[in-house]
Amino acid sequence: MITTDASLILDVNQISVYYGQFQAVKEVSFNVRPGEIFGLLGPNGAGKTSTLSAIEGLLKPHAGTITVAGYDVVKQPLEAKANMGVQLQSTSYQPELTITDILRLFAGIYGVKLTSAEITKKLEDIQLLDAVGKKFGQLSGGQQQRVSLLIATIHNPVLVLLDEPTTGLDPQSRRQLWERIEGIREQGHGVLLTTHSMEEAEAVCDRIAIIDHGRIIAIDTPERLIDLHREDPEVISVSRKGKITLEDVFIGLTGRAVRS
Ligand SMILES: Nc1ncnc2c1ncn2[C@@H]1O[C@H](COP(=O)(O)OP(=O)(O)OP(=O)(O)O)[C@@H](O)[C@H]1O
Repeated sequence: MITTDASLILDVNQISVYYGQFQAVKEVSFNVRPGEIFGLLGPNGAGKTSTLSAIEGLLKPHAGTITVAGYDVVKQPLEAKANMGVQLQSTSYQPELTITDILRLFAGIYGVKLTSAEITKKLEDIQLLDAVGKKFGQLSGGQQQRVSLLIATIHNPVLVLLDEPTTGLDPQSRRQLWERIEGIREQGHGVLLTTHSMEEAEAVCDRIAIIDHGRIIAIDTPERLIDLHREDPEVISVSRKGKITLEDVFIGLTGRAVRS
């Protein structure tokens, strides 16, 4: 049965995605509530990017519905898109543009008016005031990720989609980005992120879904998932140093085989 709860920030209901005859996403359902960071976890090829693409409106699911802030992403794409911000895995802007140029450009695209003082404040918030005149290509990986998260949220969207936001960052930059993501939650907005880091999922996600071969095989808080599966023989067999972690549960549920 398909139902939509308008109080949800994101409601993914029974979606299926095909590429030709191949079904990459199989009747996937989950939701993101206000003030929640939700993690979509899965091995390579599990269907995470396909699910995110359907939410972003980049591909149309063959079945099911998706609403963002109550707007159907297929029937009301403009309203749905106005309520979401997207930070892609390999976001890169014109390396020759300065951060200020990029901020002004994207503010214009989103119809947001920013004064010079507001730009300064935003850069100060992400500790990038020193780099104000720098070109995007001159920034470190962590600085680039902070700029792209700032741009993804410049129109203050209620839903923020982050595809592997901290891949390749050093521990300091990763912590800093986690704090920014938690700041979005504190505003009562919702975050959907994908990650291959179980440490990240445990540290920042309120709830997670594990997707494998296109199907969701578990949804819960990281703590409850660990508790539910700590006695599973498959989980115990992959645990290290006698402590059951989310990674043990993940590998126990999805198997040890390396995916291509
Ligand atoms: N355009 C496409 N045409 C055909 N098959 C595709 C296409 N895009 C993805 N697939 C297949 O769909 C399945 C799901 O891919 P998807 O990229 O959604 O997985 P993922 O969980 O994001 O993987 P990763 O962690 O490697 O990014 C995979 O088997 C992939 O090979």
